[in-house]
Amino acid sequence: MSKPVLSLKGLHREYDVGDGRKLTVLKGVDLAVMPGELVGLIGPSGSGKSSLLHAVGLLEAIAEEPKKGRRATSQAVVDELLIDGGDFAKANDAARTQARLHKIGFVYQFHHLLPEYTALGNVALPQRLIGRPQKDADARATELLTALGLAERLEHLPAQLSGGEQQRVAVARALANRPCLLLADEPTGNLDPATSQQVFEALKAIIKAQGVGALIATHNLQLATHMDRVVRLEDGKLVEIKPETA
Ligand SMILES: Nc1ncnc2c1ncn2[C@@H]1O[C@H](COP(=O)(O)OP(=O)(O)OP(=O)(O)O)[C@@H](O)[C@H]1O
Repeated sequence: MSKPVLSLKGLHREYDVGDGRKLTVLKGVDLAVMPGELVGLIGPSGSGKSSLLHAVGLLEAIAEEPKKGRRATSQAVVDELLIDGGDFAKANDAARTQARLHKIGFVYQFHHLLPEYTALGNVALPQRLIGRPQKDADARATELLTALGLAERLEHLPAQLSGGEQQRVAVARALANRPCLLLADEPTGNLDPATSQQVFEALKAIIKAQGVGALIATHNLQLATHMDRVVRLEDGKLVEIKPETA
C-alpha cells in the first residue's frame, strides 16, 4: 500500500491577541492524505482552515510538541508532520523553503500570476527556480497547460485570460515542480458557480492523473460533494464527514 503524502498528528495553533490573551484555533488536528486523494476542508469562517493550510504548507516555523512542560505558544506545534515521508516537525527555514519548492504546490483564491509573464512563463518560472533548463521547463509547462485545456492560451498574458483560465494557470504553476501535495485555499472562491465547477473538474482530473494528494479548503459545499473525502473543522479538531452530506 502506498504511503500518505501528508501525515499530520496533534497540530495545535494559538495566536496572541493582545493583553496577554490567547486565541486557541487548532486543538489537536490529525490528518492523512494519500497520493491521488482529494480531501475537502470545510468549516465556518474563522474555524482555522487557513491556519491549518499555513502550518502544513510550511509557511511558518513549527515546533515539535514538548513531551513535558508548557507548550510553546503563538507558534504551530505538532506531534508529527510528515510530507512525502520526510519529517518537517522541526524543520529549519532552509529545509522548509526546499520543501515548498519541491514537495508542495499552492493555489490561492486569487491567482497571483506575474502580470508581465505569459501563461507559459508563469508555469515555467518555479521550475527555473529549482534549476530546470528552460527547454524542459517550457515542455512541462506546455504539457500541464494543455492538460488543463489551455493549449491555445500559452502566449497570453494573465490580463488576456478569463478568471477561470487564470485560475487554471495557477493550478498548472502549483503542479509545475511535480509536488506530492497540493494545498488550495478557496481556489474557486473568486469565480461564478459554472466556472468554479469547470476549474474544479480540471483540477481534480490533473490531481488524479499525476497522483498528487490535495487538501482543498472551501466554503463551496457543492464542490465538497465532489471530493474523495471531506473533513470539517469543529472546535479546533477535524471531524470526518460524508462528502454527500457536506
Ligand atoms: N495572525 C493572527 N493573529 C491573531 N489571530 C489570528 C491570526 N490569524 C488568524 N487569526 C484568527 O484565527 C482564527 C482562524 O483564522 P483562519 O484564517 O485560520 O480561519 P478560516 O477558517 O480560514 O477563516 P475564513 O473561512 O474566513 O478564511 C480567526 O478567528 C482569526 O481571526
